Amino acid sequence: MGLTRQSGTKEGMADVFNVEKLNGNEAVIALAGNPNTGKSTVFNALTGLHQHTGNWPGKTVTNARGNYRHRDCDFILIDLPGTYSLLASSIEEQVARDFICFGNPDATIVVTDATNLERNLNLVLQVMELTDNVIMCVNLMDEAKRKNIEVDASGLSIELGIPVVTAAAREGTGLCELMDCVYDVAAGKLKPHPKRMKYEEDIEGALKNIMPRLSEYIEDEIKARWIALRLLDGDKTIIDSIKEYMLGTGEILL
Ligand SMILES: Nc1nc2c(ncn2[C@@H]2O[C@H](COP(=O)(O)OP(=O)(O)OP(=O)(O)O)[C@@H](O)[C@H]2O)c(=O)[nH]1
Ligand SMILES: [Mg+2]
Repeated sequence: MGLTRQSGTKEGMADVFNVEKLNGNEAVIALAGNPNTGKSTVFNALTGLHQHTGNWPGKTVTNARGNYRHRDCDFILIDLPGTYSLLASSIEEQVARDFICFGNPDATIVVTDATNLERNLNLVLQVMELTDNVIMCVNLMDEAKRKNIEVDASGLSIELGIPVVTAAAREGTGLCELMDCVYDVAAGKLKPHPKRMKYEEDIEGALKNIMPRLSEYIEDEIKARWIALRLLDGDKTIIDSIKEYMLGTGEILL
């Protein structure tokens, strides 16, 4: 069942958190990434659904949800809108950010373009700042090969502290490895240890003041730190999201 809706309004987000589980045991996996990196192609290949794909950016305006089974486990896959960051300067960024932050997925795959890694890594680093369970999928490896671009996946994995899987989703390459990796992360058999930014002393000091005030609502220290950083940024949209998803004025169905 595709849940893509017309967006541009916040109502388009309603389905984002309606991830009703069929048997209660499914692992919820978010698919994030810059526009046009092949998220929907991965989504379609894994779920057998037909989320619209094409080669213009921004067409997955809200999200789509699908199911797949791998080994002995059921998964719910959420195809998030393409974004360059999680700083919520557009409704798409807010949808992606809110789902990763407040939707509590068991793992988040960041699909990246192997021919444009420098730009794509910006989002990877931001997702790594928000959650531990991140997997980087370096997609479009066929294009990279054509352009004589080599990707050192194990080097990247060591530098970032997260699993890195290479793929060419359109031709189906690397998807089994991706599903294996997602399985291992969701099952806790593979524990990513994302390397995180340490900020200047005054910012770290301010974070130490804000974080205890958030701990009443957020157990997860990583998320509390990330939300505190956004508050320091003066990001008003995070306050709306906190009200909506943490203080009971919104509902999260998981
Ligand atoms: N060559 C090549 N093309 C790919 C690959 N994966 C996806 N594509 C193509 O890239 C284009 C964009 O793919 P989508 O799956 O729509 O990308 P998306 O990330 O969902 O895009 P947005 O929803 O706009 O963010 C399509 O034309 C796909 O067929 C790949 O591994 N190799
Ligand atoms: Mg898409």
